[in-house]
Amino acid sequence: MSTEKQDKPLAITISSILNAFSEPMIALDSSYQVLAANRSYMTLYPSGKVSDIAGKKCHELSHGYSVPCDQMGENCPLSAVLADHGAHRVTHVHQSPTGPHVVEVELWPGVDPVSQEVFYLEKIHPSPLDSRSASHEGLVGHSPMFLQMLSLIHKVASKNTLVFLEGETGTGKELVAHAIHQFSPRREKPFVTVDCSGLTETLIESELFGHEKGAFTGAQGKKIGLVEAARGGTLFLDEVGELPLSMQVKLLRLLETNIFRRVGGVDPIKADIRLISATHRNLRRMVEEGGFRKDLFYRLNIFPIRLPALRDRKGDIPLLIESVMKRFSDHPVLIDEDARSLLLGHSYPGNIRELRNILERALILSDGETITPDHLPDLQESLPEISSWEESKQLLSLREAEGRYLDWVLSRSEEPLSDLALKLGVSPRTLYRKMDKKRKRGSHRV
Ligand SMILES: Nc1ncnc2c1ncn2[C@@H]1O[C@H](COP(=O)(O)OP(=O)(O)OP(=O)(O)O)[C@@H](O)[C@H]1O
Repeated sequence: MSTEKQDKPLAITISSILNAFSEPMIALDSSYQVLAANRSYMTLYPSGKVSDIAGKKCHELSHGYSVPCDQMGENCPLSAVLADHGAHRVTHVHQSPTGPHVVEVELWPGVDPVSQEVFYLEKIHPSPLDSRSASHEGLVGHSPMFLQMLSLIHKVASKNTLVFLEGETGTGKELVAHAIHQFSPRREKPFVTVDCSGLTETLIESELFGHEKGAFTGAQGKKIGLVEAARGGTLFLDEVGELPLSMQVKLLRLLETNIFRRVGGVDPIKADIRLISATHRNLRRMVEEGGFRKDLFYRLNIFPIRLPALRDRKGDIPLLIESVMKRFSDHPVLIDEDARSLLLGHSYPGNIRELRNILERALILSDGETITPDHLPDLQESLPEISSWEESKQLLSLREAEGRYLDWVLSRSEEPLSDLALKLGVSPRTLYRKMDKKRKRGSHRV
């Protein structure tokens, strides 16, 4: 099946190549135009008609964008391939007729052996991180920052590498740790969480490593620790920054030797775990101040993933609202305009957990009817951020103020960016550039 005109033998060759693959595939030229699509790709379109995609650009089809994805702050695999002629793979959210889907897009160049014309092949892989996939609890989001995080999760999940999650409270660290486990070869084995905060030194050692009978007063029998309970699976150390220094040494020894002993025991036991650790604290600063061992920090910090705060991905709030409401209500509940703008304008210091709690409470207060500002008592007092700046005595740098204003505008507007740019008195190009700069300033490490 192809979109090409009869006078394009290249497209006929491409179509037969594409149909040899079972995954959805398209071929593109260097101006993003779709040259051909295979049968599997056409099944994504209910009509299955080539006329639905003929002559369209890939970004129009996959995102409804009128410009390439990198001008909208996302990764564009074609731009990357055009730059270095290599193969590239990125995580995208595609807008298909059945709704948004997280997918992995792989793109590489090809050459027609007869005409020597260059074309580009795009293969779409379903992502196990797609919140619609049956086995998945749902990491919801489609903002560029969130997608960057998903792509890191994707890259590391299948490896045995230690992962270090950093993010404010309520940003989803436990959910991410669970997703990494679920998409790892250890998925059939246990996922065990240890909350390191609030446990005394003795308690945490016996929690982790277990103890032998009589190891300490009250140890009436032998107890298996969580490292043993997680055998073959994943151990998630939440709030690792709270580990007492003496326990940090023992954890380091475990990671270096893969061996531990139960409290009061002499026999060495071999551990078989993948460790994911998380903290909301600044561990680098704790290392500088002597509260956390430097050697352990470097051992844990092999593959860091920073979870964005909700205020840095405000574009995801509508999607999160929709997902939380579905989780807590068995029927669709409306949110009136004023309530919606309160929800969109709040800065959520407690991140997604706070949003979830606010909505859960609102659903109860509204008796399952339309949610109005009366059902959002916590938000009524918080003025929209934009006006609070005027009253605040604190000075912001112009760059910071512009960045925040841009966030504020983008979180409130559903308009196409080209229209928005017009209202902001800049060209669409300038607006895309500013969004891109902002994204790069806030981008993740690794
Ligand atoms: N991307 C997401 N999509 C949907 N729900 C999410 C997402 N991230 C987090 N949540 C929800 O937000 C709540 C808090 O998530 P979680 O407990 O994983 O955060 P956390 O960062 O581990 O918090 P803490 O640091 O306080 O332990 C949970 O109810 C979780 O289901």
